[in-house]
Amino acid sequence: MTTTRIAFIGGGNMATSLIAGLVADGYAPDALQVADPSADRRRMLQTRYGVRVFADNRDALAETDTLVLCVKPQLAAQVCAEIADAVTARAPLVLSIMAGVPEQAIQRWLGGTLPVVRAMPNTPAMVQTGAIGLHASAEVGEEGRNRAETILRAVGLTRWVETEAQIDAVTALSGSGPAYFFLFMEALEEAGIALGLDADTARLLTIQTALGAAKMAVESEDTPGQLRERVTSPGGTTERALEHLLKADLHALMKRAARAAHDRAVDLSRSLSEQA
Ligand SMILES: NC(=O)C1=CN([C@@H]2O[C@H](COP(=O)(O)OP(=O)(O)OC[C@H]3O[C@@H](n4cnc5c(N)ncnc54)[C@H](O)[C@@H]3O)[C@@H](O)[C@H]2O)C=CC1
Ligand SMILES: O=C(O)[C@@H]1CCC=N1
Repeated sequence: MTTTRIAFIGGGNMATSLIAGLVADGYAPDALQVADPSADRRRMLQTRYGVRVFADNRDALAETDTLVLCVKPQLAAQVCAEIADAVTARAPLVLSIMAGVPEQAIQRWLGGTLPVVRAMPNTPAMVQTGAIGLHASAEVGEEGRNRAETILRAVGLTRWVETEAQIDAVTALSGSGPAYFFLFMEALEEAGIALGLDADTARLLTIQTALGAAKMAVESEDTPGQLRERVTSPGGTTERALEHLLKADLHALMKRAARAAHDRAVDLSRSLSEQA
């Protein structure tokens, strides 16, 4: 792997996942420069991964050609304005993982039409099993796309989308998606307890079932629908359970839920882009 210097602005959970993935993939730790105001965070990052750490965001930009924005969206305008001069001088590739912050707003705050890649990861990135949607602004060339993809691939599966608006759909699907599956697990676990299993057994069997189903879906050539049909013996137990879920119109419910997440992502993008 090439080792161009990468600057992370914000060294929280998501940045730490990326750093852990890159280091595990063989990226040289001293080519990773991380800025975070928290001394505890800096100490942890330096001790655990051997990366260079900085209290001042501008210092982390020294000699980098890739900038990864990993602060909370509400801080985006302030942080971009703070580093704008240093960024303009270096003209790096800007990779933003901030939810709901539009590419144009980032360019405006940084003071130039820099190449910006927007990524929407999800929390399984913390266990290197993320699902990550990517979109590149018009200024990003082939090399920039490859560089962004290499960084994100360290924490999961990457997929480019055609339009920036589709990032809102990715947010609703895979960005928020882990929560949908966790909720389903909570519900199944409770159902097991209601049927007389102890809490530990219900949780363990639920989680392993989710893992097994996901593994089958990943490894099989069949669609999830075909895999479901295979579990469902005619006249058997699964059929009885699925009748209830289908009668409650799970598909329509999921569409409404994802639409609500999507619309919220659009609203958040609008209000964030009006900042500063
Ligand atoms: N958690 C999730 O499911 C997803 C999160 N994201 C995005 O990832 C980004 C980071 O999220 P997390 O890592 O979960 O948050 P986090 O709260 O763990 O990390 C944010 C870090 O920024 C640091 N920070 C605060 N002020 C700063 C400043 N002025 N300059 C530099 N660093 C500063 C904090 O000390 C903290 O370590 C957010 O923009 C979020 O929208 C994107 C997709 C999914
Ligand atoms: O709930 C949220 O707003 C963020 C974006 C995707 C996952 N978490």
